[in-house]
Amino acid sequence: MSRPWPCWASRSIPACGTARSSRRPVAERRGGPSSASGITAREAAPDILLQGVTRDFGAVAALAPIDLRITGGAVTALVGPSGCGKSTLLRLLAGLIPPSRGHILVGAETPDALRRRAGLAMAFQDAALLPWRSVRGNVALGRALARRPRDPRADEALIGLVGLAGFETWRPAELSGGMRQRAAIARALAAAPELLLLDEPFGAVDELTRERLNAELPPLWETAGATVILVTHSVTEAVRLSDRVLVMTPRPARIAADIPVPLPRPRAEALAATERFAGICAAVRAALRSAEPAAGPR
Ligand SMILES: Nc1ncnc2c1ncn2[C@@H]1O[C@H](COP(=O)(O)OP(=O)(O)OP(=O)(O)O)[C@@H](O)[C@H]1O
Repeated sequence: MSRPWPCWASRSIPACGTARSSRRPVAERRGGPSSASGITAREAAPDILLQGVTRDFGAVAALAPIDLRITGGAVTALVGPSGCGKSTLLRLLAGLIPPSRGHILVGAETPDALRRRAGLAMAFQDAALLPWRSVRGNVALGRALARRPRDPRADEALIGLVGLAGFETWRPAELSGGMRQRAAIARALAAAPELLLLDEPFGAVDELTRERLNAELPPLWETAGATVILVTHSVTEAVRLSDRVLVMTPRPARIAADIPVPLPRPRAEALAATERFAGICAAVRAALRSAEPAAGPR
C-alpha cells in the first residue's frame, strides 16, 4: 500500500508541557515490541491531562469529575453505556465545548488552542461534511484547513483506503450514511493531526469495510505517532484497535476501569481468535457489567 502521509511521517513535533514521558519511541510507549521499522518516524504527541473535569448540560450532569492522563501517541478507546457521556468527553477533548469545571491540557496547550492551530482532527457520527463539496473536495479541505500542502495523490490514496474510489466527485447528499462517515474519516486523516478523535468511526460501515479499516488504518496513525482517542460500542473493536480501554459508568460518567491492551501489532483479524484477545474482551465486558447500576427498584 502506498503511504498517503509522507510529509506527516517525517514531521517533528516539539515536546511540550507534560510530554516528558512521551519522548520515548511510539512502539515502546504503546507497550508493544519495537517493530522492525522502530516506529520512531517522529516524536510522539504529548500526553493529555484531565484534572477534575466535569460537564453539565443545565441540570444534567454528563461527566463526574474526571482525572486522567491519556498517553500521547497511543490509541485509547472509550466504551460505556449509551448516553453515558463518551461523546461529551470527546467534544471536550476537541475543544468544541468547555468543561464546566476542571482543566484539560494537551501538552501545554488547551484543546481549543490545539484545534485553532489545526493540530487535531475529528470524525464524528454526524459526519459534518461540506454539502457543496465533493468527496475529493472535502478531503482536500481537511488538508488545507490543517495548513498542509496540497497533495492530490495522497488524497486519492486516502479516498481509496476508505473504500470510496469511484465516488470522488460525489457530494455528501448523494452518499449513504456509511459512505459519508468514511469520507469524514478520510478528511480527518488528510489533516495528519497530532490528535485524532473518532466517534464511532465505523458505526455505519458494513462488516467487510469495517474489517479492512480495522486492519489498514492503525498502521497509518502508528507510524505517524498520532494520539488517537476513539469511542466505540464494540468491545472487540476497542480491543483490536487500542492500547488501552477506558470503561465509563452510566451518567454522570466516571472512569470505572482502565484496561491495558498489551497485544503485539500489527493486529490481524486472526488475533481476535486467540485466548489472550478473548481474555481482554472478557475483562472489558465484566467492567461494563459492574459499572451498570444494580437492577431493582429505585
Ligand atoms: N448539547 C447538549 N445539551 C443537553 N444535553 C446534552 C447535550 N449533549 C449531551 N447531552 C446529554 O449528556 C449525556 C451524555 O451524552 P453523550 O452524547 O456524551 O453520550 P454518549 O455516551 O456518547 O452516548 P451514545 O453512546 O448513545 O452516543 C446525555 O444524557 C445527553 O442527553
